[in-house]
Amino acid sequence: FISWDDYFMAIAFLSAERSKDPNRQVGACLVSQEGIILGIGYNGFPRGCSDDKLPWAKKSARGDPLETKYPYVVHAEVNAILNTNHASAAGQKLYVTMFPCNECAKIIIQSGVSEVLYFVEKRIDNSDHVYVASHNLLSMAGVKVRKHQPQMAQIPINFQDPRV
Ligand SMILES: O=c1[nH]c(=O)n([C@H]2C[C@H](O)[C@@H](COP(=O)(O)O)O2)cc1CO
Ligand SMILES: [Zn+2]
Repeated sequence: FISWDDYFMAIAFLSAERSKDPNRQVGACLVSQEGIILGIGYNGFPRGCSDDKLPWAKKSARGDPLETKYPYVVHAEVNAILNTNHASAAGQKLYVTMFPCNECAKIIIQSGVSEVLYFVEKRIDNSDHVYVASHNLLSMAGVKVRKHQPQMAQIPINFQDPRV
């Protein structure tokens, strides 16, 4: 059977697959102290803001930031947190496929999340300060940060041959 940590991280992974970002799919799963899933999210444009009208590009040939995804996309962590009613903030854990950025760290802290479990850390040259700031904030606020150590290398889901 699947461990709780692998289970919630797998849900974050599955959720990431819903993202339409061609370059990076991020998923998050918010879990209560009691182990109840409170919210799931992935990176995408805000509700009602169509993928047909907004760009998924990382860069604009004309150097126009409005032709890139960055000013428009909602991060997976924020979607997972906003999907809950914040009923019992104490002891919440956030499972994320990628270490959260500084903007997400602020929201994670302010919403009362106690622990962040991440799968990979993205540290790319010029965005380094974003993740250093994020580590600083989470550490100052006393939010536990843990790199997920999977117990299973893969969790296949096979619709063809369900073991029921
Ligand atoms: O914390 C995060 N959470 C999150 O959902 N994202 C999303 C936003 C973008 O769609 C994508 C980042 O794209 P890229 O790696 O191409 O710059 O990941 C990005 C971060 C930044 O680390
Ligand atoms: Zn973020």
